[in-house]
Amino acid sequence: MEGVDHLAHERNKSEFDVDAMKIVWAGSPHAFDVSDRISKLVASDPGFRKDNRSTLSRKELFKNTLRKAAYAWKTIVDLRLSEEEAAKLRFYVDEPAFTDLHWGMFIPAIKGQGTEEQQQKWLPLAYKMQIIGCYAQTELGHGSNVQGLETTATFDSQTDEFIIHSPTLTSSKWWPGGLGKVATHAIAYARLIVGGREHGVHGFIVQLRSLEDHSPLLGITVGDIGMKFGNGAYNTMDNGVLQFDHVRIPRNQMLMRVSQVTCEGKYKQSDVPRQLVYGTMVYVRQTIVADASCALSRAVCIATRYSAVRRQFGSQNGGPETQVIDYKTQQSRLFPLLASAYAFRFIGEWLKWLYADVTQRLQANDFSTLPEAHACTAGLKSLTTTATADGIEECRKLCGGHGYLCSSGLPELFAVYVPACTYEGDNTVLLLQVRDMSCKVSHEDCFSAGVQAVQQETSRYNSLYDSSRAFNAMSLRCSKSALLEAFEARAARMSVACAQNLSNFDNPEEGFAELSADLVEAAVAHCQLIVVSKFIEKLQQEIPGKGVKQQLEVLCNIYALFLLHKHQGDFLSTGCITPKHAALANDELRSLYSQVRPNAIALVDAFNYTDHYLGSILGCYDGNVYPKLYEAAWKDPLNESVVPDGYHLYIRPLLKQEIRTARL
Ligand SMILES: CCCCCCCC/C=C\CCCCCCCCCCCCCCCC(=O)SCCNC(=O)CCNC(=O)[C@H](O)C(C)(C)COP(=O)(O)OP(=O)(O)OC[C@H]1O[C@@H](n2cnc3c(N)ncnc32)[C@H](O)[C@@H]1OP(=O)(O)O
Ligand SMILES: Cc1cc2nc3c(=O)[nH]c(=O)nc-3n(C[C@H](O)[C@H](O)[C@H](O)COP(=O)(O)OP(=O)(O)OC[C@H]3O[C@@H](n4cnc5c(N)ncnc54)[C@H](O)[C@@H]3O)c2cc1C
Repeated sequence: MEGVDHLAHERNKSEFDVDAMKIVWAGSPHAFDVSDRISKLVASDPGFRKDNRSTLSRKELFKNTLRKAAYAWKTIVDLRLSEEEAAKLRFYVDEPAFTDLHWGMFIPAIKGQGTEEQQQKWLPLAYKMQIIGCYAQTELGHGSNVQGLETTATFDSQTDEFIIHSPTLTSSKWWPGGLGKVATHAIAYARLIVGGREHGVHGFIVQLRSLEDHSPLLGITVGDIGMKFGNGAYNTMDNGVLQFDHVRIPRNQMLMRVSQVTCEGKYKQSDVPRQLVYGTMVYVRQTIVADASCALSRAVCIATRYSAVRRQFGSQNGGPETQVIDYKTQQSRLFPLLASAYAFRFIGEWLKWLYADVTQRLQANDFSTLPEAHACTAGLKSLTTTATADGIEECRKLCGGHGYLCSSGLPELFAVYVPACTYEGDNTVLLLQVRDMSCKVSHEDCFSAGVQAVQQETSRYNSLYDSSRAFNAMSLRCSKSALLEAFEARAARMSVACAQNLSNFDNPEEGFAELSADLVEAAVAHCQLIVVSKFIEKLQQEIPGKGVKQQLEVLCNIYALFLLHKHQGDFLSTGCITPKHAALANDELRSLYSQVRPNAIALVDAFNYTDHYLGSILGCYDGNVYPKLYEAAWKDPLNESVVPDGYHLYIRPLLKQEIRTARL
């Protein structure tokens, strides 16, 4: 029935102020207002239609993305949208495009690594989109190992130019988004060679295509790398391949904030740490953490609404069957994901703050917090994207067969999201960067400080262990500090074990390599501790709105106890909890699921997603799933004719036993 809210009875059950929760989710009343306004603007504009993506050919899809990007830009200019509004517009348009790399990496790279002069020259052009940039770092042969890149930038003091060259096949740039068909410029990373000496990898602004007719410039070979995973999905992006054949660029197109090359051919390193060359990656990793909650919440919203609509089994005396959301198994799979979506929201907020803080310090030439910011963003990017990708797939399964239909929105969401586990740093490689933090709980290098540090860590661990032994059912239920201590003790214990094992190796690098699987597990434990602790910190703030804080308390407990349950091997083997505690935690989880159940629909309504953004029949706001699924099926291009194309060539000859004479 059109216009009827099939989920109204669910919404009536909720025990908290949903509008107040919407503001908590958005971050502030202002952020909510912007988000709400722009989401409605996009949803109501046919120019941003996206329901046909999975049936378009790659060429049609890509051309449509170009149109949308131009249309989005026109909208931004015509409506004089602020930067915040434009970013929201991009978010709700919900289509990866070259513009992401232009705004998300090209511009930040110039801002972070360019000198004042370079910024003044290039940024105005980029802001007006008079040039379009991409971030060309990865090569066919090397992605994770940035120091292994092969492209060279050789200084020619005669002409005051760099010669950018791809010496091998494996040095071809491979993957950069926007490079394939659109970008006019790239920040290309190459090994700097001055006077025959190598100085490591640096960034260079290189023009790729003519600003008149878009043809590649002399010495540039460029194209798209081909179709990627899933229909629609990330295929709206032109990930590209690029080879340089002795391409000359002026000397002032090397990004020179970190180090400089003079016209006499002198290489100068400033006080700025060379890791700032990696600064754009830190920025983007931080945005990826913030985005994880969006992707996960979207999948959870779809699965929760559909689980309340879907009924299977349990009919008594002809009454309605059971809503699948009432099955404890469904709850135990779905509600931890709901809790994770909220947890990731708050960790994203915190990381944004951390990044803003580090940026401010960098501007004042204080580089002290850079290693911590790097380790945090790397670890949390890995943790949140892995959990989100797995969570989206779990939501698909939670929707049974219909979850496999493109019209559920989940296949495309998974396909578009899953590369987040790889891009901007493979998740395992990034977890290994947390080693500094996880191996030095009190921020001292266990390895270099040797046995003494291990002893300190052990004593810290022992005190955490003692407090975690004080656990009982009540403390698990009521005390966030008991939970936090359990997580601290587990992370500390795993780090100490790594540090102790590492100290048995004469060669640290050999030790790290041998123990890398343990280090990764310790890093995960450490990152989970950060997420739990920041969720708890959030709850210590004043949170207005009837029942809002109570709901968040429940979700926080679910997040922490679910992890404790899932990783109980770690908690038990490190002695942080006893088997009895583990059983109590499990009992408590069941009780928490019952508390979430009446509020589940309201908790996903608080995300305030439009049906356009969700792009899912199963997740539609009114829950009127079946008529919409039925209608959508008939709109599939395959149903345009009753008898399919190909009948006369391939089906009829089979049926008529004429296959041997058929012209196949
Ligand atoms: C159609 C619609 C259109 C709408 C349009 C609307 C208009 C739009 C308007 C507004 C829109 C706004 C939109 C914005 C959208 C933004 C979204 C952005 C999305 C982007 C999508 C992502 C695309 C993906 C891009 C990429 O993948 S780029 C490539 C990334 N590559 C990697 O991540 C490589 C991974 N490897 C590494 O990072 C490193 O090499 C390493 C593995 C970390 C280091 O390895 P290693 O330690 O071996 O080597 P060294 O290099 O020698 O390092 C030594 C020491 O340095 C430390 N280190 C390393 N990294 C860092 C760092 N980053 N910071 C600080 N320190 C670092 C390292 O730990 C070592 O330390 P030590 O103490 O051990 O010595
Ligand atoms: C959709 C998409 C968009 C992208 N966009 C861009 C872009 O705009 N610009 C750009 O420059 N790049 C881009 N990339 C490239 C991306 O950043 C790299 O693919 C990524 O950093 C991973 O590197 P890799 O491909 O070399 O993986 P590899 O390092 O080859 O990883 C392969 C396997 O080896 C393992 N491994 C590697 N090293 C280690 C180690 N030291 N210890 C343990 N295990 C290890 C990994 O865990 C993984 O399982 C994009 C990639 C994708 C998929």
